[in-house]
Amino acid sequence: MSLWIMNASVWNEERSELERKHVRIEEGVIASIVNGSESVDAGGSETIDADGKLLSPGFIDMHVHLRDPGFEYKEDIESGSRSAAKGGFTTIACMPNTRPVTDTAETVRYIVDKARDQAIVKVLPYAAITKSELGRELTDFASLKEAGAIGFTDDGVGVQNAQMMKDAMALAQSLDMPVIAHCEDDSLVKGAWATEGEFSRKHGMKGIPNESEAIHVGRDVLLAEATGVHYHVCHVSTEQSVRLIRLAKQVGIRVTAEVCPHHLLLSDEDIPGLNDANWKMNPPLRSPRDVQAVIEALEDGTLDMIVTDHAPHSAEEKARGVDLAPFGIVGFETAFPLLYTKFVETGRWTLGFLLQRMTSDPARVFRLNSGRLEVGAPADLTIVDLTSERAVDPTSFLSKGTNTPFGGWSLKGWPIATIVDGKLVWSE
Ligand SMILES: NC(=O)N[C@@H](CC(=O)O)C(=O)O
Ligand SMILES: [Zn+2]
Ligand SMILES: [Zn+2]
Repeated sequence: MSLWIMNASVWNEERSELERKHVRIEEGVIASIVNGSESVDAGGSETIDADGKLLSPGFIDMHVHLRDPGFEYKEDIESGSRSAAKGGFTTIACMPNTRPVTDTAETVRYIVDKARDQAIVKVLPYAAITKSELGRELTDFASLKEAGAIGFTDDGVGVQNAQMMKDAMALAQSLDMPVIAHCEDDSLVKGAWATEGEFSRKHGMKGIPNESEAIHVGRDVLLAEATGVHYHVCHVSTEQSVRLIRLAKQVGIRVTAEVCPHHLLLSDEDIPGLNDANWKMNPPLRSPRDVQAVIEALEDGTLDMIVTDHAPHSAEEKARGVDLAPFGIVGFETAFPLLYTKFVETGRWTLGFLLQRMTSDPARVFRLNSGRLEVGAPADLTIVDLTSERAVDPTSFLSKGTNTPFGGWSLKGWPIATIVDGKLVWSE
């Protein structure tokens, strides 16, 4: 059975403009793309009229927390996948800071199996670098890979011991697998939740210094050089990290990196006060100068991709107050509208640039077969309404988490339909 998506606006990178196309899908694969001026005979096949809306490769998010197993009250594989689909994502890679930590083949298989049965988007699991993410003993990389893990990371915490990280990289390299790092030196972060800067000074609080992130980036690019591994830096937030990644890339070290919407859009000076833990995330919101640095780094390719770091927590946990609440904000259902409205509508980026950083760039870095709208590619697609303006309403999220600092923001660029392997999995 074939499916036609008629009257879609598809981005043409060479001409830097949208073009009207009809797209035919057969057996979950893009079978043909014809000019919108041509009449097609869709007789007998299913059709979706995109009515001039944007048709993009489905978004790819290589850093998300689905909380399953163990923290299903925050999110689970099913709810997280529905939230992702509503945000236009068709492939998501989930972090191993679950309970138990995803540090055995059995837990990787649990995620793979549950995702196959219950997720409406593609779910790729990461496995932990160290057992229980405690930094003491490496996990069994070969069996985790065999079970379906796509990379190794202790996201949530930094690997504190350099020798442990070097051993992890050498082992990952021998298996042709990437190491993905949450960069944070615990000896420089003690009892703080906001960045060391304007906000922390104003409130007489201890802050998290920029070096706590960059010191791991610096250490790890040297270890990546020594081991030859593909090393990927999580949620880059500081000017210093950017500088080190840029330098490492210049000398040919195999390093890639990601940045989150909130670090591109918000600084510590935007935090409204001490009453709302939805402004608490790790890394923290940094200075306006850091925000400019990560934007420029994304633009020049020092940072390769945008990820959400979707990190749902319960309302009760976030209500414990800024000191006690857990770090993290949800991301799926606001990412594209935020970036489209604040960077594309304003004329700073082309639509093509934003789409690349959310589709083909993550696909290239992690060697995925998706992320392109081409004949022969998997029909993982997103239809987006670029014109209707709507306010962010956390109560309407499909995620179990409503922890976002973006509630009430008026945005354009809302996904309206999501297609995975040629199947309509979500629509408004
Ligand atoms: N980003 C966050 O603030 N929190 C993440 C952990 C992480 O990504 O480091 C979480 O698991 O809640
Ligand atoms: Zn992290
Ligand atoms: Zn994370």
